[in-house]
Order: sequence, then C-alpha cells, then structure tokens
Amino acid sequence: MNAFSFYNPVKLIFGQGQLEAVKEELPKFGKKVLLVYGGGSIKKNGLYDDVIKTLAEANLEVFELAGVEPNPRISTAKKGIEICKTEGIDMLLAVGGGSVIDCTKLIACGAKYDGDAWDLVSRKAQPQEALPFGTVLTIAATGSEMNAGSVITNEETQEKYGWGSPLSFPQFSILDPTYTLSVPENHTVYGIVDMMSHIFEQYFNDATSTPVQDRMCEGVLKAVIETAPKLMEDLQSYEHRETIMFAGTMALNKFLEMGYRGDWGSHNIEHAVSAVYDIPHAGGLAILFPQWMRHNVKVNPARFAQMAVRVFDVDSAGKSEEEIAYEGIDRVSAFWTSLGAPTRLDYYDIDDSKIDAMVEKAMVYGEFGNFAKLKGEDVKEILQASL
Ligand SMILES: NC(=O)c1ccc[n+]([C@@H]2O[C@H](COP(=O)([O-])OP(=O)(O)OC[C@H]3O[C@@H](n4cnc5c(N)ncnc54)[C@H](O)[C@@H]3O)[C@@H](O)[C@H]2O)c1
Repeated sequence: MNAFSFYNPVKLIFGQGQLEAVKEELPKFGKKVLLVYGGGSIKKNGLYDDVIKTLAEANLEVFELAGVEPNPRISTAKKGIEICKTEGIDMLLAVGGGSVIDCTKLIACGAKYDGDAWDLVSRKAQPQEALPFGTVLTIAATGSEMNAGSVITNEETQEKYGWGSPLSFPQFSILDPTYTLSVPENHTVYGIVDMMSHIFEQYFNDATSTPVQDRMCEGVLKAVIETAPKLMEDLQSYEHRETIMFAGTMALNKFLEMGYRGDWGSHNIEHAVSAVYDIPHAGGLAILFPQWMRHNVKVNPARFAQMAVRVFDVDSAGKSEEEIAYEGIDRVSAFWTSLGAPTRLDYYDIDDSKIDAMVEKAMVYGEFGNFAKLKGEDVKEILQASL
C-alpha cells in the first residue's frame, strides 16, 4: 500500500434523538450562530422547528441563510459570508445535505478571508483561518458531513470545482436517520449512487497489496447493495435509512482511502457536465461512471474482475479477466437502473452540442485521474458513449 498520514477531526454523533447534542457542542464556540439551510424540506419534515427550539434552549442568537440550492452557488455562499462579517457570527450550523454543508464550508472559510471567496474554490488562495461549524445531516449521500471537501458552482462562468482545506472539516456532525425518512425516492436513489461511486473512486487505484482496504470497500458496497432495494420498497424504514446513512458517511470520510490514492476522474467529468447543465450530481455519476469503467478496463482488468466477483458475485468459471470485468460493470449499471437511476445523458436532454465545452471544463487543470490518466480525447469518448 502507499504511505499515508490520516487526519479526521470530525466528532460524529449518530442515532435517534441526537439533535440534543447541539446544545452541548455549539455553545463551545460562542453566542451568535448562522443557521444555513436549503429550499425548505426541513420546514416540511419538522426539523427546522426542532433545530430552532434546540438553539433557543442553548441560549444562542440565531441568524439565518435559507435557500442554498442543490449544486450550491458562489453567490449564495457570498451572501452567507456577508452576514458573518456584518453580524460578527461566531459559528455556523448547516442543516441539510451535501449542498448545504458544502456551502457552509465556504462561508466558514470565506468569513475569515478578505478577498473574493471564489479564490478559495479556484485554488488561487488557501484558507488561513475559518469559523467553526457543525452539521445536522438530512440526506445520506456525499459524506460531506465527515470530510473537508466542498463543491461549489460559479453560475456566471459555468464552473464547478471541488476544493478543501484542513480548516473545512466540520467540528461535529449529527446524524439522526429519522430526519432522512422524508427524502423522496429520486434523491434516495441519487444518494445511493453517490456513495457507491465514492467507493469505486477509491477502489480503482494504483496501489498494490491492500487487502484490508479492499475488503472494507467491498464490505460497504455489499451492505449498500443488500440494503438499497429493501429501502426502495419501504422508504419509511428507519433500519434501512440508518444503514444507508452510515454507509454514506463511511464511503467518504477517507477511512477507506488510507493507503490508496483514489482515481476521482469520474467526479471531475461529472462536475464539468453539471457545471454546464445543472443536473443532480449523482444522476450524472450513474451515467458516466460505468462508461469510465468500460473505457478503462484495460488499465487493470484484474481489479475490475475482483470487484465483479467479490461485490456482484459474478461467476468467473471459464471466463477471461476482461469478460468478468465487463460483466461486473454491466452489473453496476443494471443495479443502478433497477433502483431507478438514469443511464444516458439524454435523460437530462443533453446532446452532443456542448461536448467540447464540457471537455474544456474537465481539462482545466490538465490531465487527471490516478488509476487512469485521462486526456481531453478520453473525456470526449466517455461523454460520447454516455449520450
Ligand atoms: N463534499 C463532498 O465530499 C461532496 C461529495 C460528493 C458530492 N458533493 C456535492 O454535494 C451536492 C449534492 O449533495 P446531496 O447529494 O447531499 O444532495 P443535496 O444536498 O443537493 O439535496 C438534494 C435534494 O434533496 C432534498 N433533501 C435533502 N434532505 C431532505 C430531506 N430530509 N427530506 C426531503 N428532501 C430533502 C434537498 O432539498 C435537495 O432538493 C452536489 O453539489 C455535489 O457536487 C459533495
């Protein structure tokens, strides 16, 4: 395996009734809290009222930034930064999914940065200081609740990039599966695709001799594959929501990536697509990731074959490694389709008219991918195969 150092300071507080922990955790950082949330799902499912009540019981002064969009925008983060600066905010509480949490990460760092917050996303500047923040997660998907990553869209320039810093880890994250019971069917599916994609990104790497990491990845994938269809049958199952929520966090809190160097190429391509078309992140991944796999089987057929056999129980008897690999990739696609995920970009009315723009955006930092280095022509082929 690769040499590595591991750092993850997030206090994870998991289970029913854990919202109460806000009262203990937040006052450590001060008095004035900026509550950040999205389009109103937390008002419908009662979480907003529960949070406001809890913050009042903790005697905190509450300011609000509502309306963070899915694929959060730089303009919204700037509104939050402005509130922090003018009101002297001490700490933030993100209540929502990856979009709200990612936006909060930028607000926390931007509030302590004098320049344009886009500098932090475009890596022109590194945060030197940040406000502390906690999260209350409402949807199982990104792992943002326990990592330092954030993905922000610049709607004017149609750019969408991931960034992160040791200062953008949440101080704590509260995960009560009860609050995910209201996640609608389509976003439940997207979340499942997202967490599985995160594991695949890490699993396809160039390290050798990683049996512990491999089994951990395969184990989480298998648990998701076993649970997801049961959850789709019964979206109100606390037990299945709990499993999927824990899986989403484990899929991208970087525990699985110790000793690996993940690929992350499919995410880069998806960010280019959703920068141009504003589609759901995991909807894009469900289409693009199997095509990335097919494009790269030859890089290491044994790796794909291992995934096929161990995760999808592909029968290997009498087949070549490549045959097993392709069968495994077909199973990935079929599994996501069985849950209701899209398979082609035309599902989102995306045709070939803006392929070159998407390739250009994907290539902005040059060739990418650690398992398979992708050039512009590779990205174009993957996009064309996905239409
Ligand atoms: N930081 C990371 O590590 C990371 C990783 C992957 C993706 N991302 C980014 O995260 C964003 C996607 O985040 P996400 O997948 O968590 O989804 P999201 O936060 O965008 O939420 C998706 C939708 O679900 C709704 N929703 C959320 N919780 C709900 C609930 N309890 N009940 C009903 N509706 C609810 C939201 O209102 C929204 O419409 C994208 O911008 C993506 O690029 C970040």
